[in-house]
Amino acid sequence: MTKQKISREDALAFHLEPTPGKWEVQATVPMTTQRDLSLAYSPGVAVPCEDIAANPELAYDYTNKGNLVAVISNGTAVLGLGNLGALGSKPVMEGKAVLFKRFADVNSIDLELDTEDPDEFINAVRLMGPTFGGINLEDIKAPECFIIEQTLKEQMDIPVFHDDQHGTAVICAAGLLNALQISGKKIEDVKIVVNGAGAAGIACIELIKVMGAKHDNCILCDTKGVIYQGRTEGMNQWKSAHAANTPARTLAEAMDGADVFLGVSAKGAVTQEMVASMGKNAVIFAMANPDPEITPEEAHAVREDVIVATGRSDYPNQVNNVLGFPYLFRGALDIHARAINDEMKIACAEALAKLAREDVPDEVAMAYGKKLSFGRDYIIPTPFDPRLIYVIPPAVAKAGMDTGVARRPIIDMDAYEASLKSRMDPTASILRSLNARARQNQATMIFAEGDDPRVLRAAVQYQRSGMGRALVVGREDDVKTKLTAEGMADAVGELEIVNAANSPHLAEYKAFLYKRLQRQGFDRHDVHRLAARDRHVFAALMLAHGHGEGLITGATRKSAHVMQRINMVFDASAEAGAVGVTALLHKGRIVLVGDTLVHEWPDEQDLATIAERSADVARHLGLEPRVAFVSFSTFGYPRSERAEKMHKAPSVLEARGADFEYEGEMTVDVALNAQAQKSYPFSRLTGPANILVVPARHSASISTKLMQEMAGATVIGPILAGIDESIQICSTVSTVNDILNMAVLAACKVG
Ligand SMILES: NC(=O)C1=CN([C@@H]2O[C@H](COP(=O)(O)OP(=O)(O)OC[C@H]3O[C@@H](n4cnc5c(N)ncnc54)[C@H](OP(=O)(O)O)[C@@H]3O)[C@@H](O)[C@H]2O)C=CC1
Ligand SMILES: CC(=O)C(=O)O
Ligand SMILES: [Mg+2]
Repeated sequence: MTKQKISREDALAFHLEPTPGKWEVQATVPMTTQRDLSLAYSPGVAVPCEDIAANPELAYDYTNKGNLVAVISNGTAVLGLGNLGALGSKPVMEGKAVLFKRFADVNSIDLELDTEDPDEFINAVRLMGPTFGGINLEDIKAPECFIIEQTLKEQMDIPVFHDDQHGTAVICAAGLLNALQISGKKIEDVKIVVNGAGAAGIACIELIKVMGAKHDNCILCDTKGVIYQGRTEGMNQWKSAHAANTPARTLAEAMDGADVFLGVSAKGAVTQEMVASMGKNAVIFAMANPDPEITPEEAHAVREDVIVATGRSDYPNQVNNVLGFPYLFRGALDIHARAINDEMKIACAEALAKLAREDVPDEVAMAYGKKLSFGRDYIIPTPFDPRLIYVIPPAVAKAGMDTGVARRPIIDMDAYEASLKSRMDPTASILRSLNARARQNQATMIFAEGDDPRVLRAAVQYQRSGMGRALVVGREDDVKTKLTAEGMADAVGELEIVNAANSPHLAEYKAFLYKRLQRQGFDRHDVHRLAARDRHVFAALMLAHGHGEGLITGATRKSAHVMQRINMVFDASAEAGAVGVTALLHKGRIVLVGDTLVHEWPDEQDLATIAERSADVARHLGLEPRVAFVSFSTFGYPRSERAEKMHKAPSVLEARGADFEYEGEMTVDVALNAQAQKSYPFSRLTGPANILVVPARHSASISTKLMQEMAGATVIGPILAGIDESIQICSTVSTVNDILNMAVLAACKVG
């Protein structure tokens, strides 16, 4: 896996933009009219209030309680960074809240409590109980975390779950089951060392003992070394319970001959000598965050046979509680659980372990840019595996129902699984898949407008995300000044800056251009000016000569101007078959609109071509194309000369033998709404369209910009399709992210 470089600036910019922090609150009901106000607030709100007071169970129906989890910390053990205080922990807690939403559609809010006193903490959380369907405790140090969790579990009637204890233990157990299977060892036989005797360490050792590990085979260590029977220094009752009868006193002594190392301690706690001393096919889970006890590179350098996992996403085998807490809570919330008990945790661990052993679907392989199969580098599912959401929560829910913690058992498990599938936003996986493909392709990307800070930042990100090389057309001093002004002085040396003055190919470029333009009124002097001074033309010439595999431009000049310049070097006109396709991503849907760039007023033949090119783009994005030719009329009503070409375009496609679904003409609501489509049973569309071919460029521009401005849709494109070269044209209002998205599309040769 290519390791992605994340700089301090990247991390801070990610948290600063587009708004400070990582999440915001959105209303789910209309709040527009007087009537809305009367229903949502006084007087209408009185009705559910009184009903809930009479029957508390109804809170799951009339409030957001049933899908709301609090992520609560006091910041005393923030990842492996130590006690950063309540406020210092907020980015992590906001992050966990976002992971809840992204991976399991659980609404979550972070709460940072400014106290190290367990009683104060317990009291604050207990009093908030009515608000939430569950409490996820996070990054609270041991031993206080044990008292806090245990007391809250006793006092509250909703799941209280300390993620660092049980989330970690569950994932660690799942990974360990599989790793031992690969190394051909049994849990009851192996010698295990757990380093870190805090929240995560104690929970991990307890769970693996429940799963069969022998007390006498396990050694627990902390900052003072081995926790042995009779040790008095730095002890507490939770450590004492696992004190070993062993002569070993240091971690190094404990690891000598061990089969398994589980690290939940701190960066760099393990040395290469320790790894070298371990048993054959040893298992090393270096789970400290953000930096592991030992890196996979360091471990493999001394022992090729070890199976290594870390808590990070940039190495194979990410043993991290992100694989657990979203799905444990999803399953628990869906049965209105009173608690998350051991059976639910074990069901989660077993389901995760089993999933990793199953054949990995192509969409996961596509998203990761490589085929994954059960083995040393794939012992646990990857966090972006789309199967997790519909495989793990049912296992958890079933265990909860079997053990009597469900207030509302699920009757139809198949329907539940289907409902879980529909919770996830398909657009996220499309974007992920494109990113992974771009990383795999390693395309050298030409960024034509190195005079624009947004372009420079996108180029740096392209390269730092491991997608390939970024070539920036610009002047060295200018790029340096602009990157420095953006706080990215460290990136100056990373980018390759190209311009006519330093290019050895200028003469070749000019000869090529002169040949193309000599009969269009351009003399050698004009051609020199274009090739040497116009960055759009120069960049296109680089691409034409294979001095880059994709081109990104259009962020500084209007697209018509840029297209005209590109057409000097390539045939990217309407006549040459070029088409612009814009992807609209909104509320879990993706709809392509064409032509948004090239054809001004297409006729029915052009419209059919636009449909074909759009279908190609859809397939590149992993969508099965379903085209609607849209207009203000549906299947001939109302009749109008202006709608005629939209009416005829399907017949053109029919004559061409198109191999995808298409239909028209129809209004946009009929195209996109399955219910409205029922009025036209003869229609060839089997469901809502995902490609809208519009009558003209003005309607394309109006509809896409309206979606962006009014609905807040994510707009990607126009994607230039139908030409051989990979060129993507941004817009003058493109953000850094938009430009990067276009580079990703160019790298994937979508178009
Ligand atoms: N991958 C994952 O999913 C997860 C990883 N973690 C990681 O585990 C680590 C511990 O977290 P957590 O249990 O919540 O924290 P706690 O503060 O509760 O416990 C930390 C424990 O680690 C021990 N420790 C610290 N440094 C060392 C060291 N150099 N050598 C040996 N032991 C050491 C401490 O020893 P002492 O008792 O002597 O102070 C203590 O027992 C963190 O790095 C965290 O990021 C945690 C949860 C999930
Ligand atoms: C992953 C996690 O929860 C931690 O490192 O604390
Ligand atoms: Mg944590």
